Amino acid sequence: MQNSLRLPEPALFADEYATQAKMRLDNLTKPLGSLGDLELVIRQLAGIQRRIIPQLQHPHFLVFAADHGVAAAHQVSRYGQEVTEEMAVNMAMGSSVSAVLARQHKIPVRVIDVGICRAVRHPDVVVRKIGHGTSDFTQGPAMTHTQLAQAIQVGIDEANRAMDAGADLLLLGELGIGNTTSATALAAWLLDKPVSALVGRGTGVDDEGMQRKMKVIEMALAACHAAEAESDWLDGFARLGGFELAAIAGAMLAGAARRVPTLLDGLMTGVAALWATKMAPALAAYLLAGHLSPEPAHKLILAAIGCQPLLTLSLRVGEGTGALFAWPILASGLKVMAESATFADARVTNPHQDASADEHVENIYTNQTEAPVAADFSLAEREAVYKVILARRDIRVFLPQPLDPKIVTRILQAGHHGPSVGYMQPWNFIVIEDKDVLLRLQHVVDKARVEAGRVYADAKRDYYLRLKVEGLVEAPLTICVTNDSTRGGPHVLGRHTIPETDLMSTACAIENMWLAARAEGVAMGWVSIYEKQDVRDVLSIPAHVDPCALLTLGYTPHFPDIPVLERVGWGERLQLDDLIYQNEWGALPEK
Ligand SMILES: Cc1cc2ncn([C@H]3O[C@H](COP(=O)(O)O)[C@@H](O)[C@H]3O)c2cc1C
Ligand SMILES: O=C(O)c1cccnc1
Repeated sequence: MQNSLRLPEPALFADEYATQAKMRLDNLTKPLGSLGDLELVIRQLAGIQRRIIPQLQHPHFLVFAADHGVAAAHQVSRYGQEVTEEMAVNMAMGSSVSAVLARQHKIPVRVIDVGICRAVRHPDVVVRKIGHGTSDFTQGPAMTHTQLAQAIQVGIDEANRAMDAGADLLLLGELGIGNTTSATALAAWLLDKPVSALVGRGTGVDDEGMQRKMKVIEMALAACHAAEAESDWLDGFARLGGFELAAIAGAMLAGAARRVPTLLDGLMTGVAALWATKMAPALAAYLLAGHLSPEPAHKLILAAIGCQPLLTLSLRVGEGTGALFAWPILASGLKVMAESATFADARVTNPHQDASADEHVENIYTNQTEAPVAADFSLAEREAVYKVILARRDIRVFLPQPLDPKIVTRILQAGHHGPSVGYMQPWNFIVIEDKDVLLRLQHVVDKARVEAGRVYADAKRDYYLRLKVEGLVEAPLTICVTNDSTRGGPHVLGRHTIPETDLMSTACAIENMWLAARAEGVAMGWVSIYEKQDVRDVLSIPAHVDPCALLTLGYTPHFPDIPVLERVGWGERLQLDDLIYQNEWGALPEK
């Protein structure tokens, strides 16, 4: 074995999370254990991901394709060897069974040529050929140890590439005319079972074909035996295996090293998994079985690696289709785990819960031993959130360039996704670009500004009047955000004692818009010096609707580091420490 190959080590499986996932499953509003095998899979994923409610959001589908010397030399398949290349092209064109399924579920597909005989005639197939098919394994080893290491490395590289792109589940598939012969030989060796108990029809060979398959497998196993390779996992695999099978094994090991599970397909992915668990027994915890193939060896393989198949549909396509058909079921199981109510949440009587404990339902999360991992946002993404919060400024100086309508739509979307009490969504957005309307709003603001100046003593008034508070005419766009307190009817959830929650909600929408604008490089100013009735008149807003903000938007020559009002000496940022009390009003924490 080439010493440059180092097999990835599966990460430690966290039993405590699997246990807590079971506690949650037992607390969901369903009969105990009634999600059947899905419960086992959910618990397994909890242990893999170290979270009580596991999530799989970015499955990636990797198909490894290669040819087999045995198929060229002995008719062990119903189809000719050229079909491997033709099917790789078909898959890359999105027309194979597997490609259709992947497209339906929006799963990215990557087809990798690890050793197809022919040159593949499609630019999207990734070419990482280890050879032009393996050698006929009845005549000697299918591949050299160097080739085995290279093929495994292709799988490792491709899995890492997928995970770098965010994959949280690997769906692995294969193409290779004759590969059920190689896979069955591997199964016979790894399971130490007679070939006759394992061999199947593959693509549909007739009885004579079955005899040929058995004969060539026996020949290969005999050669393996003669070389005393049985107990050497690497040598046995090099003698009996295939490039695509080795790559698949590498990919699942790489996944397990990064806590990413693999959803298996049929015979070929199964036998690759069985071999890989010989190399690294801890891998078994990262394997999920999509389906049970009618190939006789498959059932024994799944039993040996301890996987329950999700589907038993007698599928015998290969290509990864058994994993792809199983994916939506797996996704549904996780959805149920995440979103169905517990007995306590739904106030449904739980016969498994002590009635006296009713008032004080045990929090199943309390015995969690470590802080949950921040799974949803990368460090860079988290930093970006704080960056935009700190960089947001109220801007009053605008360039005349118009805003791209797509950006405006995104800013409005951000506003509309603001939190609102009782989900009342009391806001409307009046988007104003008409210069005449803007001019009239400018007059309204100007009038109020001079009016407001009167409350200040002489010196401060002068100061105040020199502050630029509006950019209505300069900015290419102004949005009047309104608040309708009647939205949601008279009984809004959570609003009984605090009637102004409508306005609070609208304010949250405005802040969302402000942050979105800043991230887009768009300046925003919140103008609030006006008589509301004047704005209602200009914009024909009904009396019960509150025009609570005028937002001017556009590009600016400069976003200042500190707020303008701080820079000009109008005010300064208070010390956060002075504002945080502990347990009661006025109590500062001890320094
Ligand atoms: C058109 C076609 C599409 C396929 N997709 C998967 N396989 C499956 O059948 C082959 C293995 O069966 P055997 O050992 O009998 O050759 C592999 O390519 C496997 O992926 C296909 C086979 C064919 C013919
Ligand atoms: O079990 C499988 O995955 C399988 C069986 C026959 C042909 N291709 C794949």
